[in-house]
Amino acid sequence: MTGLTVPAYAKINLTLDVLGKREDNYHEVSMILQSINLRDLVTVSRSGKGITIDSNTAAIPADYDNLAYRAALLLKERTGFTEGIHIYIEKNIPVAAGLGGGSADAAATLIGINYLLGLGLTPGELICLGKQLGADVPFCILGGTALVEGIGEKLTILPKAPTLWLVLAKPEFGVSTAEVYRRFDKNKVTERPDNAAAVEALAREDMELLVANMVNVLETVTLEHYPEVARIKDRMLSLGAMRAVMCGSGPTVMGVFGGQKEAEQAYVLLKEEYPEVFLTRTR
Ligand SMILES: C[C@](O)(CO)[C@H](O)COP(=O)(O)OP(=O)(O)OC[C@H]1O[C@@H](n2ccc(N)nc2=O)[C@H](O)[C@@H]1O
Ligand SMILES: Nc1ncnc2c1ncn2[C@@H]1O[C@H](COP(=O)(O)OP(=O)(O)OP(=O)(O)O)[C@@H](O)[C@H]1O
Repeated sequence: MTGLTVPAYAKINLTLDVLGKREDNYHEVSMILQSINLRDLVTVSRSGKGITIDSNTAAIPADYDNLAYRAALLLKERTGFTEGIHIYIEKNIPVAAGLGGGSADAAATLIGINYLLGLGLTPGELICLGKQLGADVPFCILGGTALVEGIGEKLTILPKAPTLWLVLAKPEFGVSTAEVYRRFDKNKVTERPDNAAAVEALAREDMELLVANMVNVLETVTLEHYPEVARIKDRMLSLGAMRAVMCGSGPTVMGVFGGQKEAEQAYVLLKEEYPEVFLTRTR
């Protein structure tokens, strides 16, 4: 069995702004996405007939409902490959956390099978397929630092962000992205990110300006319905974070720390307080 293992990196939102709602109920966004070192490992191998999938956890589906399975099926439909494929996911990214775990697995599956079977799709063609699977999948194929617009399909590669030491803390519950967008009310937004300033900060490698512009407007929804998320933000700041911002639609909060040592100290304390806590950095 020939196998290929592809890292599937989680993403954070350095910024997230919602510009409006479309006819199909999707929202136009403008956000800066960033890959971080926290990752799943997706192994694709030639095996048996058709497509099969499993993982090291019962927390994600082992059938068509898994976004990685759907990615493989879409690629099969697009290219007509006939080989049997098995997908194995080593899950490390928390589920329904706002970190794009399912999207990262789907992206890694597209990249892995394309390479394993020599299908010859270009990165641009993979991004087009990714778009059909979910709004965060195109970025997960690209990785790095990018301005993401439209509903998630318009990508602009940005200068690599400076290394940011992060502590991520997720409460026990998960959050539905669809529900957060459904409840979003632009009239409740009091602070919006200045994406132009954040892009400028990246170009100038100005960490302070970048950190000052980290804002996520979806906090207006999630913090109202889950006060625990606001408490985690406060706790991060009390532990010395320069900034504490919710990831995607939540409920994970990231604390941005001045350096590795400061982040490690906060991580040790938060580990005692929340079920899922990670020390990581931008990549
Ligand atoms: C919150 C973010 O993670 C920020 O990066 C993304 O905007 C969401 O990306 P995602 O989870 O990959 O989104 P999808 O799986 O495509 O969509 C889940 C649901 O979120 C809502 N949705 C998603 C993206 C978007 N731009 N507008 C939306 O309104 C839709 O109701 C959709 O049914
Ligand atoms: N490979 C996968 N990994 C994680 N969740 C998956 C996967 N496939 C399907 N799912 C389902 O998708 C839902 C959302 O999971 P995911 O971890 O991707 O959320 P998320 O990080 O909040 O996503 P996003 O940040 O893109 O909105 C879960 O309820 C889960 O059952």
